[in-house]
Amino acid sequence: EQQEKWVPRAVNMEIIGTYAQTELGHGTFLRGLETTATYDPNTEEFVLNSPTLTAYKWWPGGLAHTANHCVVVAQLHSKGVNHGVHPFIVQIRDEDTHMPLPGVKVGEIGPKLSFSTANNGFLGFDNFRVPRDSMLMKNAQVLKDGTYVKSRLSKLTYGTMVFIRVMIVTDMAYYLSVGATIAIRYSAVRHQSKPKENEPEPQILDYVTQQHKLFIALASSHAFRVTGQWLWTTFVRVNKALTSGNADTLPELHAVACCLKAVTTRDAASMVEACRMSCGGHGYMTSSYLPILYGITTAACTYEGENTVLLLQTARSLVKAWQKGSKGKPLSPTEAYLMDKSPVPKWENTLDGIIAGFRRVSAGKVQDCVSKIDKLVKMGTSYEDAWNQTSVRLVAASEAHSRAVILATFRAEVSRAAAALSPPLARVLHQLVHLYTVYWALERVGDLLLYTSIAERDVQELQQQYEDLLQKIRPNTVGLVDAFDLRDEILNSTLGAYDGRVYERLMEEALKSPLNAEPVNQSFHKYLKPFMQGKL
Ligand SMILES: CCCCCCCCCC/C=C\CCCC(=O)SCCNC(=O)CCNC(=O)[C@H](O)C(C)(C)COP(=O)(O)OP(=O)(O)OC[C@H]1O[C@@H](n2cnc3c(N)ncnc32)[C@H](O)[C@@H]1OP(=O)(O)O
Ligand SMILES: Cc1cc2nc3c(=O)[nH]c(=O)nc-3n(C[C@H](O)[C@H](O)[C@H](O)COP(=O)(O)OP(=O)(O)OC[C@H]3O[C@@H](n4cnc5c(N)ncnc54)[C@H](O)[C@@H]3O)c2cc1C
Repeated sequence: EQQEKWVPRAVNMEIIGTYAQTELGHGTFLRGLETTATYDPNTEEFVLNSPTLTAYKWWPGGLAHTANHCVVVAQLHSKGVNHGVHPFIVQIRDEDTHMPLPGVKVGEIGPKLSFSTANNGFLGFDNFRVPRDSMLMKNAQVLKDGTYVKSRLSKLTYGTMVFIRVMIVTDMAYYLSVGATIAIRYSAVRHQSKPKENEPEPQILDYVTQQHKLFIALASSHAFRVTGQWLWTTFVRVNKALTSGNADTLPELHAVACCLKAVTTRDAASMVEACRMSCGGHGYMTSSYLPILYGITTAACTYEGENTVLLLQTARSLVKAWQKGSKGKPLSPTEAYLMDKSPVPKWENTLDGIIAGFRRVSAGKVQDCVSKIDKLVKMGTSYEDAWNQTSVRLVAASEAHSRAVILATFRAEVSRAAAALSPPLARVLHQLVHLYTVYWALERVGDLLLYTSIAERDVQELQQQYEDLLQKIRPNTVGLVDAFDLRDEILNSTLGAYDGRVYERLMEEALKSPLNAEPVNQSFHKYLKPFMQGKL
């Protein structure tokens, strides 16, 4: 019924909405949100209030001057009892005049690192009344007399966030494809230095260090696209089960969505930054689009769940799985490897060997965390303090788990798809899987030395494998980014345009600056000249 009322109006854009959950005082700790929605059975309304400055909603995208409705997450009070945070759909602006409604204070939060078009806003309520059916009642309900009907699973309120986290993984694949396209095309056009006096300046794409900076971004885009597809399929399956009242698989989805969102956003932000830096000064130009792209990707490390907090959520699940598995209980498919108690096998420098190695690292780290927590608790430390003192290791265990999931999914999905591909295309995709896997083995070689039987000669061989792969991938690099098929209008980059006219585009963009409208800018007459004449 509520969906019939709101969804059609949202689909045809009569309703422009946003998700107003975060407040000035709380973004992570949702149970600490201060906005209140108090039920008045006499009028069958909720009264929304922002009791403190820190209760003001702060950050919601589009809230400042665009949205006329929003989903407000507030502490639900009825019959004198606080039932915790619940979502409400609330009209905040007049649909004709767009004026804020009486009792609503709304506005712009000010300049940010990037995301300048997101119109993030603040929102406060002063005894603002909304009808009872403003409470989104799919999970919990408040009856006309104020009786609260509990949801069968309180965490279903958090479901929106799981959905967005799932989507963000695929978003990161896209952003990395943009960064890799810009930086690799520019690296094919840019010639610099003279390593061989009797030869012309080479393309910077031929410097192996440039390949090391860029090819991982290209491979990661494919790895995250494939993992994002797998995660979406998992989300659809879990959501279908939830619809029929079965929430058994939700905890696993929450855990894997948390760590994949955290790891893919962190990798995307750092690799887009590497793409920017690999383009030298021109990568620092706004017209290259790389600084804007960095601003967008780094924001994802914070929004929809701050990365550390999400990695700790996954760690919570891994520790619980370890404790469950140690009692012989079955584990979820993504965590089942934690109970592999077989002896550490002889190391193999193969994809399967490396994937197995990352699973050993994750299981080893989780076991170390459990042991440390148990030891601290036995010494009289509270569980909460023991958890906090172990939290650096817990985050590392989560990251290792996430990497094992990405490596295994990337390899399995490309192997499955390869049968339907032409041999040359299958070969190139396998090279990207190989590069991605060996790159991360070398990045985390310390962990592999701690938890597997990898030896020095294996590491030397992996380094050589990696450098050979850079050489093999080089001839196909421009073709691989062209295959993302990103139009110039989408790339929006002087460095990444398909025609490679970088220098002409840089100059064309520069000449558009208002500061170039006249040869002598007014600042000379207002400031420089008086200063030079000692008059300032
Ligand atoms: C249509 C296409 C869309 C594409 C979109 C792509 C993105 C586009 C760009 C968007 C740009 C900006 C959007 C950004 C929007 C936002 O940022 S919205 C705000 C996001 N905010 C958060 O994510 C808050 C993070 N905090 C939390 O989730 C919770 O506070 C936290 C889980 C950290 C702690 O909550 P507690 O209630 O204290 O929970 P715990 O005690 O830790 O755990 C209790 C149990 O509940 C389980 N749990 C927690 N969360 C979930 C969940 N989401 N789903 C399922 N289960 C959950 C947890 O595992 C515990 O279970 P256990 O007790 O261990 O069994
Ligand atoms: C571009 C952008 C768009 C956004 N859009 C929206 C939106 O549309 N709607 C919305 O509701 N919100 C939105 N947000 C807000 C976003 O969801 C929050 O900023 C995010 O959830 C983090 O919360 P916080 O800012 O309170 O950070 P905090 O939680 O205060 O984090 C600060 C530090 O504290 C640490 N920390 C916090 N809790 C713990 C813990 N338990 N253990 C260990 N460390 C901890 C964090 O790791 C971090 O290092 C947006 C934010 C950004 C940047």
